[in-house]
Amino acid sequence: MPAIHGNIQGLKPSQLQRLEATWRQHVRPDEVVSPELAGHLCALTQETGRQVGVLVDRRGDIEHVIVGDATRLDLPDIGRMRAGDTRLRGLRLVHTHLKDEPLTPDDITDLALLRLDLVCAIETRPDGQPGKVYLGHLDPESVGPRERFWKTRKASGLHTLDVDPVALAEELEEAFGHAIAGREVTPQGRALLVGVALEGRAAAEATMVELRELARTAGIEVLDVVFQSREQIDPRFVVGRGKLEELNQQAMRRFADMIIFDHDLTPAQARHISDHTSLKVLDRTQLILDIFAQHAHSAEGRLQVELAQLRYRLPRLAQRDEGLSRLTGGIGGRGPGETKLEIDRRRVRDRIALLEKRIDAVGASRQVRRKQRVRHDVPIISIVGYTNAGKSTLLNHLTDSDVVVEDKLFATLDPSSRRLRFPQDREVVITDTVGFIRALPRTLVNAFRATLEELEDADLLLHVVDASDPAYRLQMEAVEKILQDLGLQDTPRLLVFNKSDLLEGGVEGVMALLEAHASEGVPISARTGEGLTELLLRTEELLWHEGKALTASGRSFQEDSVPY
Ligand SMILES: Nc1nc2c(ncn2[C@@H]2O[C@H](COP(=O)(O)OP(=O)(O)OP(=O)(O)O)[C@@H](O)[C@H]2O)c(=O)[nH]1
Ligand SMILES: [Mg+2]
Repeated sequence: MPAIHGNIQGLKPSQLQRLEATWRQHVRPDEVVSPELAGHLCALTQETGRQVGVLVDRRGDIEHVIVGDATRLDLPDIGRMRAGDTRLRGLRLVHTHLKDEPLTPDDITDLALLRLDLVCAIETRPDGQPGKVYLGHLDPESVGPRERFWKTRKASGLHTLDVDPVALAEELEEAFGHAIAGREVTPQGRALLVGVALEGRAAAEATMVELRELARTAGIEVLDVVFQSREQIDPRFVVGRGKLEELNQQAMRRFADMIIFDHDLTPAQARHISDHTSLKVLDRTQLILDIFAQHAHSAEGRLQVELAQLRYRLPRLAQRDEGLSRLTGGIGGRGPGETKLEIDRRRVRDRIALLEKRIDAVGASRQVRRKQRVRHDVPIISIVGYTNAGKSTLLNHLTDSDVVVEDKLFATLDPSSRRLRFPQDREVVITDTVGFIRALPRTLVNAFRATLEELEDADLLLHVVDASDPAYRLQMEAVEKILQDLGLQDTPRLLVFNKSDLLEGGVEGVMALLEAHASEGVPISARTGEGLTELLLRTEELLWHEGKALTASGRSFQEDSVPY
């Protein structure tokens, strides 16, 4: 016989015995609760002053017996439902209330979170007999995010309650199946995005557009975007406790399997939030790391991403099992008393050390290649810019190559270098690199340091901006900031306003705008090729200014030097 769940402290032995007897009750499949069971639960409630409930399966067998306090029941952990599953739990909650009251917010939370077939609350009358009955079930027809997602029914007593719980549950499941069938299948899951508006809603919404793009790139379907305006981040849950509960319910109702925070979570926050929800909890950095992991193809790229992921995970690992000390002492020569957590942590650290060594080795051969290039005295142009700005498209167009171009963030992770020949037989090496993003995770910057170091050799940075993006100014600032962090503020650069074809007046329109604002920059369309001639002219001017190149590295190449 399974144990009674919940608050049994202080109960008399006779009361415990009668609670145990609950296991022997059975309910007909076509009734929500039998009169005997209702009478039994109400009598216990009358005597103990506590809510008493049972979880009943579709055959009518009792699976759990639960005791709460005067106002609520804490249900046992019955595990998570599989993501995207349109079924209900196959269990209904039948429990008592101490007085005549409708379903409480806690009842609704249980209904939604555990995806119960049904929640039933029975009034305990002052004489200890069952009184009014309140039912609630999920509503497959509710669609709007802020719409009520459950339906309730009320009966004056058990005898007037005319509900076949199994038939109802099957009907609901069919309706949920239809509701979800029309949707696109997303392999990586469905998410709710959560943002905290600290500096007003407009700013939060702008960054949320980007989070949405990141999610889309990662193959995640975004079900809804939720904001909370706050003065500051909640130290435990980022958003307020009530908001979290609301999110939780919404996630359940809409078959979401994760929430993604636009705010980076501390290890402790991540833990608190996942303790309070039944969902996978991600933050922006993790999402970016996942995308990098999906897009890393070269050996070096993979090493770098794994390193970044492990560095991100290490402090979280340390948080997770605090207080839990499972002894595994003595195995494989490890000292006795070492906890599983310590072993995990050490494994991760060992792996990190190994990855660092390997990356160093790859970095060394990269250095050799770099030196060779430098020795040849060919100017190097690096294309930098926000992710998805069109850097690879530009490289392809200029050099007739076929670097992968995609309408995804971080399509390029591995740098590619190509030769580019100017008129008068001048030649340069032009490189395309990983895109930047606002608040680029530090673990990634560090892991990609080797790749980014190549930028130090650049004699000219082409900073490509997606001029068609409403957030282009913020993106430019983010790129400038990262360039500064990399110590590249003194490298000559040229602003390139790309995707001009998407703007009114095309390249000429943008040119006029730039002139009107006395702003520097060359408008182009890397897609159509418009403006590229002008771009090459400006590039040439900058590199071979007065017959000599201006180089950040102090190198110089003569106008007539013969490359390679
Ligand atoms: N309309 C238009 N689309 C462009 C232009 N240049 C690039 N794109 C599109 O923008 C998207 C991103 O282009 P990419 O060249 O992959 O951008 P990227 O900067 O290399 O991006 P990451 O490598 O992901 O950081 C693709 O869908 C391109 O087709 C342009 O001039 N006009
Ligand atoms: Mg690219």
